Amino acid sequence: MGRDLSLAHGQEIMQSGNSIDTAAKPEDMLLSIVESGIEQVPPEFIKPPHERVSRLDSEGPHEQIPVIDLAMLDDKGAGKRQVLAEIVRACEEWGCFHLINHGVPAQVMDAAMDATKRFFALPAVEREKYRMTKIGGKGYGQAYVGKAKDWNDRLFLTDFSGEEEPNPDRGCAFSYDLVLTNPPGAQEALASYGEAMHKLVQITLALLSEALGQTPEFLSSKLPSLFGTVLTHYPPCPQPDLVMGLAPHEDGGIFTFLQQSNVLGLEVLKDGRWVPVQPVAHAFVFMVADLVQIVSNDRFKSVTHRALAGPIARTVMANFTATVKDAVIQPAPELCSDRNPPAFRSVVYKEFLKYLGTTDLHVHRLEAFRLRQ
Ligand SMILES: O=C(O)CCC(=O)C(=O)O
Ligand SMILES: [Fe+2]
Repeated sequence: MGRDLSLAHGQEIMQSGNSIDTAAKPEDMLLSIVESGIEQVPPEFIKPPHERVSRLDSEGPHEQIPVIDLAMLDDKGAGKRQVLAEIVRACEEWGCFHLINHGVPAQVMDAAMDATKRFFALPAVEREKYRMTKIGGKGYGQAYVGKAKDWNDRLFLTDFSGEEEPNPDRGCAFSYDLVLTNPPGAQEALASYGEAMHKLVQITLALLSEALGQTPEFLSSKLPSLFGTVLTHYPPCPQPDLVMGLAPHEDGGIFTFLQQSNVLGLEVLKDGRWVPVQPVAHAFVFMVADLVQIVSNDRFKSVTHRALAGPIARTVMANFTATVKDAVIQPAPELCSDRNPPAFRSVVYKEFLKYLGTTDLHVHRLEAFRLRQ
């Protein structure tokens, strides 16, 4: 690659482990290929055998990821202590959990998901009007991992190019930069969703801080938050065993909230085994990302995850929280001691993103920053 990576490109790479080909022709977009009526997967999507997964691998009884219920927070005493203890356990053991009663209204979630599905159901010529024109920019594009393409198309609602300065009036650079005039009502639905998600992000930053035994402002004072949303559509695949919806990776930001349609596909790695995440209506899948693993001094784990393709279309709204390019990322001194020395070296976020964007690795990329004792 070798090109200079801006925050946004790096951020996209960091978020999903992918880069974007802005030069793809309309007929190259996966949805257009699928809509042309294929019975076989085109060669550019076929993964080498060692990167393929059979759905059968994931069959059988599985533990489910933990569920955390924010309704318990109403009780400021025992209820809150229990929520914090559950967050600690989930973030240490899994790096992820389902969050329920999180305050984002069900109808807001449904309207946003409906808008997302309606976008991907637009005629190709309408989708093309939103084509991404620069790396890391907003718009309609494809994700790539390694040599073979992943089986998805994506719509970036947020500009991750780093060329736009955070706008404090909109709350830590929260902005949906893409203006969707089609499908009708999508813009309004996604704007309401973004506002509600932004509130949830602030609540979560405070809860994670307290779960780490610190003040509610702890994480936001170390890492100014930037929030953005990417819509991902995995079209039905005629040969799912040959492809990957989204190759294994960890997200490179602070944390991620996923809202998924009611179709299996997301899997998380736990103790060396892939665990399918059964969709839970109106829950978010919360995932710890790399920066929390570093700041927590290796206590909370950035979860490795992947998405399988399947015979049924699947749609996911990924809400990423990252930070500003000049933020210094390091284990918090408050969380280090002589007996628990810093596990990672300090790095400026833009340098971290540059590394994520240039390494061939997609998993365990944090290891490059680990200090060996
Ligand atoms: O499809 C999913 O559930 C995972 C999406 C994801 O991991 C990402 O966009 O970074
Ligand atoms: Fe991800």
